Amino acid sequence: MSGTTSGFEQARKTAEGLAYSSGFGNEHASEAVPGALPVGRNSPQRAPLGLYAEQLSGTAFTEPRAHNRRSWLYRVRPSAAHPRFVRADGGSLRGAPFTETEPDPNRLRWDPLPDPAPGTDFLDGLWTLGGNGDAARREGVAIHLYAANAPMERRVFSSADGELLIVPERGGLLLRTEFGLLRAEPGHIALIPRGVRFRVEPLDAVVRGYVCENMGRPFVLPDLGPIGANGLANPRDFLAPTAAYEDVEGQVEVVSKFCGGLWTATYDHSPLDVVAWHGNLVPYVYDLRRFNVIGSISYDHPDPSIFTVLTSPSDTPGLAGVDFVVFAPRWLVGEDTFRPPYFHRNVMSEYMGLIEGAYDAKTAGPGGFVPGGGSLHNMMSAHGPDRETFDRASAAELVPQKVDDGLAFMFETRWPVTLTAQARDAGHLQHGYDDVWQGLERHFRG
Ligand SMILES: O=C(O)Cc1cc(O)ccc1O
Ligand SMILES: [Fe+2]
Repeated sequence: MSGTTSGFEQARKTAEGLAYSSGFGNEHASEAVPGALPVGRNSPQRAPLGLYAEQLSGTAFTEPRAHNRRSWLYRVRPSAAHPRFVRADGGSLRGAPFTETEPDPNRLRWDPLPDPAPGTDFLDGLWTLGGNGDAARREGVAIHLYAANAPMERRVFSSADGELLIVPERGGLLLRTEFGLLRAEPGHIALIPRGVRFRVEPLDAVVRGYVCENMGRPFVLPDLGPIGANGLANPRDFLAPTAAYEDVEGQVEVVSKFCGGLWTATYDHSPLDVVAWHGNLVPYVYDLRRFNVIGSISYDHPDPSIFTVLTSPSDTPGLAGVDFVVFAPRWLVGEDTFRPPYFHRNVMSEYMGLIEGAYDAKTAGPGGFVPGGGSLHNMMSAHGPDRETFDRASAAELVPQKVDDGLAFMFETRWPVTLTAQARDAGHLQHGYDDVWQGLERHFRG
């Protein structure tokens, strides 16, 4: 698409061979038309090629340089040129604060979302499970799932409430953003910063996955401490788009999520009209299979913080608003060790999803923890290996073992997750989840 205009009719083949710019938190620069980026300044008296210069700030102007995120966009029309937004029905999408239900200490698990009705696009297909915090205070998370089978046609979406971490579980997505195109397949994650407009085209007949809407501070890579200068998610594996724009006149519906509600305005052009940009506030994709898994090579099962891909820090050092954690293929070699996740009660609240295969603490199969499903273990709720896993792992011969039959993840958040009414009453909520811990017999020989 570089160097040319493009319309909505752009063929899917544009998704192949996308050009990316690599790195995390660094400065990127990209122009779809040579000469579109001003040299030596951000806002010249007249921006090149008759473009409008516009800054997008993801952090306060004055935040420390190490945390500061902003980009400069050079666009056909300034974002300010738009009509009035009016309130729209959010469908199955909900926002914080979550007040529809009473916080529930029970351990809960869901099967995948039912198949979407024909003609469901990504935005219509968003279904909120629950969350915490308050969008107006810029803190907390909302946990959504999506199931879609149609492209977003002549409409774009953005969330002013938070950045959107998209975790595809089934089918690929082509994300057309203000910064250019990203492709995300199952096993990848995609991140759309707060306020960035985008639309989604499914690359398969049905697409499905999870979304963590992080209303707190933008996700960063965790510090590595004694691990050293490398490891976990390496910065160079994060890929930002290169500039690509739509020079499209005609009606486009622009939907914005603001303080939990959806608002819509009909523009007379596509706002995905950024011809060049530079900065460190960017959408990106990351292949979770690139994660460098670090673990114990002696004994004991380390806490899963060792699997943190991205963390959204809070004001308290070491306490995340939300962590995104991946359970990627790895070797287990611990001696005299119960190798699966241990029994525990956690002050943090854990929502888990499964991208493929099985998870080593849970029995796979129908009615279990299945791809596209999810579990919620809220603050202090007791959980851990199910009975079958406990029996198996307690008796296993402790030879080196490769755990490579699945890809699971966790959104681990500082506050309990309050469900939406639709998640509490869902037909795909499993009943009898507690039973997986029944029959854990006493073995005490005191
Ligand atoms: O509950 C879970 O399965 C997630 C988890 C995994 C692990 O390895 C240790 C603790 C933990 O909460
Ligand atoms: Fe846990």
